[in-house]
Amino acid sequence: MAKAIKSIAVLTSGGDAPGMNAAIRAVVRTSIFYEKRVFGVRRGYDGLIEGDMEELNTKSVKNILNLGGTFLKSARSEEFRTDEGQQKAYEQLQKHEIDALVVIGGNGTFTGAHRFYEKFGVPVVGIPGTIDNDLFGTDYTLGFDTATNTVVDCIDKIRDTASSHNRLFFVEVMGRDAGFIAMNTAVATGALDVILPEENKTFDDLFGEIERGASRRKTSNIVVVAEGNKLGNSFEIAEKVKAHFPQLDTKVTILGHLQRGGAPSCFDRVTASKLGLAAVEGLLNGRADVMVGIVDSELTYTFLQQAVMNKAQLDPEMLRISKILAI
Ligand SMILES: Nc1ncnc2c1ncn2[C@@H]1O[C@H](COP(=O)(O)OP(=O)(O)OP(=O)(O)O)[C@@H](O)[C@H]1O
Ligand SMILES: O=P(O)(O)OC[C@H]1O[C@](O)(CO)[C@@H](O)[C@@H]1O
Ligand SMILES: [Mg+2]
Repeated sequence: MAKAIKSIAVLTSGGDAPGMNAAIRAVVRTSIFYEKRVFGVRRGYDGLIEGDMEELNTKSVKNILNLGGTFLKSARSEEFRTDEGQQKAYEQLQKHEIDALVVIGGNGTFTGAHRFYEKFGVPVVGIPGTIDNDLFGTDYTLGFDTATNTVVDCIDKIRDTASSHNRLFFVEVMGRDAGFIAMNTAVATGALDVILPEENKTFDDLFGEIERGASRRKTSNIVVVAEGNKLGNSFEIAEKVKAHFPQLDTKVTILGHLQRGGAPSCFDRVTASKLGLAAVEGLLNGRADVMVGIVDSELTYTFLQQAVMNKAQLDPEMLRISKILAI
């Protein structure tokens, strides 16, 4: 029989995402509700390796539900990728008498957590927290809703200038090698076109879309460019378009890290609260090596390895919608 869990540690890792604080709060308060001790680890896996952690109580997480970023801070830890780093992290858990771990992060965080579980058998549950939405086993990752709302707000503003000056804007959005942010925001802003990592779009395809827009006398045009696409970055793409259509007034905006900041949306706060609670209840019910997620409104547990290895798929219907509605 698995060892009874008396003490749980929680950390945030990888890029910060709005909703991480709400998830930490839920983990802390649920742990305390079930009379468990709960520790907050600062700076992700780096903090775990160094033992940079402290016990939290219900008051430690007051007034953070509404805040962006992560009050535990985050890190991209090179040391945790090594066997020595993982060994040190395990020793810190033993030293602090911690029986289980909740990690809030993305695919990299879960890859590391799965390796850690396989080596040391410490029960670990992952909460999907990344603006990229690139995890299999959940319809939404924490931060995606807020980030896409931020992008929509920015593109709406850019469109004012695009319309006033008859300009063609290339707006580059994040997502690493996944096109979820680009796809959703392209539909939500009525973009002329979207360039996704998941597609093999050619420059001829793009030129065709721009020509079609011109033939319909569109006065403002937005092309959403996902950072991981295969045609190049937004400056390279804009340069090729300008060479092909010298008469066009082209501009580039890279939205960058502003997409990761800001207060979490209501949706992200609610999802974080559900997932944080489910992560702790999952651990206490013997779940380990899994990510908690929501699929078709149902709470699910997916093995960490599956969440990472199986690629989250873009909905082809979204692409069809964006093409038809952009005419
Ligand atoms: N193969 C691995 N073995 C051990 N640890 C890993 C491995 N891959 C990633 N990690 C750990 O997980 C951390 C976070 O991963 P990464 O930087 O890819 O972010 P993420 O969790 O995918 O989140 P996001 O994509 O939103 O930034 C890494 O910095 C590293 O410490
Ligand atoms: O903040 P950093 O380390 O520059 O990382 C940027 C990357 O992190 C993310 O914001 C989240 O994974 C990606 O969309 C982006 O590619
Ligand atoms: Mg990632």
